[in-house]
Amino acid sequence: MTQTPLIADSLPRAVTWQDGNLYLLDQTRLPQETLIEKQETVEQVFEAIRMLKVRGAPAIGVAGAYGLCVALRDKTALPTDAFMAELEKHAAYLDSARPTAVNLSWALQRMRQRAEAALTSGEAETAVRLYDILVREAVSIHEEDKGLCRGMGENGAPLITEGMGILTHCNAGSLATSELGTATAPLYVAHSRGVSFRVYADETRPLLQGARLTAWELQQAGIDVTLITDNMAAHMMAEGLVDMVIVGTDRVAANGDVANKIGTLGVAILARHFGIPFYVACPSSTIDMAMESGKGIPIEERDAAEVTRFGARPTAPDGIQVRNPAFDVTPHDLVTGLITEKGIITAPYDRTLKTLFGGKDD
Ligand SMILES: CSC[C@H]1O[C@H](OP(=O)(O)O)[C@H](O)[C@@H]1O
Repeated sequence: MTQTPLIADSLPRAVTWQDGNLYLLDQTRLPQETLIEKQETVEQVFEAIRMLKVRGAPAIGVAGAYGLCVALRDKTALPTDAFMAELEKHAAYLDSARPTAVNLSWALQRMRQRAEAALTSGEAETAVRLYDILVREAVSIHEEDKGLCRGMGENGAPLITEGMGILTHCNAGSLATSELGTATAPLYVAHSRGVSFRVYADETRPLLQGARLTAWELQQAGIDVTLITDNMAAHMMAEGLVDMVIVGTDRVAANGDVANKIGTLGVAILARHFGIPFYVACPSSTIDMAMESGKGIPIEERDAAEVTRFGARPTAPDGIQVRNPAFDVTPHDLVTGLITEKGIITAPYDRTLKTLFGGKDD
């Protein structure tokens, strides 16, 4: 049953598959410019993921799945074993674009497994048939994400009561997913039900996903959003303006530790200090039961220029040493609850996650 999207149709979607072609919204140009680029090659898709033209764990998983289709669409004349070798090569290539969000690896592994199952079962005996099956699988991953987002929205919306102040960090919105977002899904659902609340959006240095994307998305939706710099979060909490924090995540470990945009750990510590609930919205596609704890989650280190420049303008001395980890890990004991499509999960996370999402050997 198709449901009316709860976000403005005017809000462009991050990823579109149309008539056998992949189109990606270039999020590096937002909010000033809405540029949608047709992806002609798998290298173009790789670069789009690497440069955060498409970003956000679910969105890069969906883009990776379609990117594999872009890579294979002119390989359908090959024998199936050669086609599968091409699939493996390009899946490994796309998977190397960014390491932290598990969704990219998850989506590519799902595509591999679907092709292997089709070959083993005799469902596909040619590369042409394999390609058609892969496109259908990528479309399924995309469409399923819409349902996951809506599920998080329905489960998270009751947490949002009249007059609340909610802090967000980075962008875990429509632009990071297929439609409603993860952390923004409860916001959109509560707003559609007439609940009035305030959002404080952390700008989120160095790439300003909060300022450029979350503030823009929520403003377009008519939600009361106020932009703050990252170093204002503590003051807003001290002033009693923040009643809840909702963030997204790029990978949840089996014990409930969460990797998310750099700065999230600081927000979680502040929330604990001020006695403010700290929720993480995460779809099942972001839960990595093979990852025992946050200690093993790979943290992407990005280019120094993202820190030493503001656009084209240098903002630091030439040659200065820089660190630029794009994510950090918040320990599960700082997490009030995980908002999933299956419900809100609270501690002890390890047992509940295993019950709901299976163990690493399942
Ligand atoms: C719904 S996943 C959103 C998640 O991804 C963002 O990272 P990036 O912008 O680098 O892709 C950020 O960690 C968000 O919480």
